[in-house]
Amino acid sequence: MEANNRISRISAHLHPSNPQMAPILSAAECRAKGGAPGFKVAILGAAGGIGQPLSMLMKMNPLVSVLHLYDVVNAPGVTADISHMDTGAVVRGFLGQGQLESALEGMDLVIIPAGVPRKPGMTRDDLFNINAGIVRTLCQGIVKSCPNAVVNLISNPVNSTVPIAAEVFKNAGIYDPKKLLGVTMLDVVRANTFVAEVLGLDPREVSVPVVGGHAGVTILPLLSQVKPPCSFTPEETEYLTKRIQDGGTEVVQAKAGAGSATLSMAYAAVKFADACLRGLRGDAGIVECAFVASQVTDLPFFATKVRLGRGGAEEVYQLGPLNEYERVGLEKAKKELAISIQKGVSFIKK
Ligand SMILES: NC(=O)C1=CN([C@@H]2O[C@H](COP(=O)(O)OP(=O)(O)OC[C@H]3O[C@@H](n4cnc5c(N)ncnc54)[C@H](O)[C@@H]3O)[C@@H](O)[C@H]2O)C=CC1
Ligand SMILES: O=C([O-])CC(=O)C(=O)O
Repeated sequence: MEANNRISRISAHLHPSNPQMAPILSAAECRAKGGAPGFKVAILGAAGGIGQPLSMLMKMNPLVSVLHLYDVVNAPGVTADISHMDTGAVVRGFLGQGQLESALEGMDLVIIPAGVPRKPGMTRDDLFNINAGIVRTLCQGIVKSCPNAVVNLISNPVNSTVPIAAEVFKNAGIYDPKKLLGVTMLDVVRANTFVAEVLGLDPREVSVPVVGGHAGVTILPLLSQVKPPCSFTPEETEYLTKRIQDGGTEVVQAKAGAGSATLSMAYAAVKFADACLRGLRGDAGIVECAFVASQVTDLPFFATKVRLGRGGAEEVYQLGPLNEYERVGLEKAKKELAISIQKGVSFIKK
């Protein structure tokens, strides 16, 4: 009888910040002690093609104690679904802009896969007009609710959305360049896979630095720095460089209008977010590639290896020795990157 009463009390309870959401226990009625150690993570765009598998994988991450899922559509369904997984993180859903600030309150890490994806024939830059405004709005929410959070920005065009986020944070006086990271991990994941295929190795044994940015020729794999050390013929170098640069387009074309990479991106995003969380925890020697504020070239943002720590990207590594093929690629990458970065900055400054 008492158990039945408890169940009906629980069922009558809706999420405090969203009466449409699935019922949850209020703190008073819940027997759990709460406050489990771990990090608070928000995913903005959680109901999307990337957002859903990303939310599922983050729910499986033992470093996460609280997982906030925010979207402008379908957040209640995704939240109800994922909240039934018997892993540690407490999941809460937030629907629509009115709940953005609650979704972000007190977060340690914010992952942003919100925005429209490409269709065949489009470049990532063709997404700018829609996604620039979305990223600006979401970053304004971060300013209000979690100005110290580490931000993992996935929304394309990353080469412009990261500068947009930086300008929003600068205008609000909260910009910490170490805490804003454009996610280029999928380029590294693809590079590891394609290089392993050519070499006949297990991709888990291969590590390829990919620098520059996240679009076409701005994606510059450094095949001369592959680990384990190896060499490539000019034909292999040409094939691998192009395949890595066009990896996103390969998926867009194969999906034939149904979007771009979502599953491999969710995998890459979780790999990167996990590295950020281990850095925040104080683990030593966490190094990944990301698109960050940088003095490695004459551009204000550039993707290179960074060391992740308690403060975010605590150290930005130099490019290391490049061969002639890579030096030519670097010049091409910088030319295009400069335009994309400026476009992002101007969007906020205009
Ligand atoms: N950095 C990278 O390596 C990659 C980036 N991307 C980019 O990620 C973005 C998302 O891709 P998909 O998940 O496939 O797209 P999708 O369309 O499946 O999902 C996007 C989600 O964002 C939500 N959304 C739209 N406006 C929003 C707002 N104002 N606030 C919160 N959520 C909002 C939508 O409701 C939707 O659920 C695209 O811009 C895509 O180009 C995709 C793959 C790789
Ligand atoms: O190609 C796209 O539009 C999505 C993306 O960034 C990728 O898959 O690398």
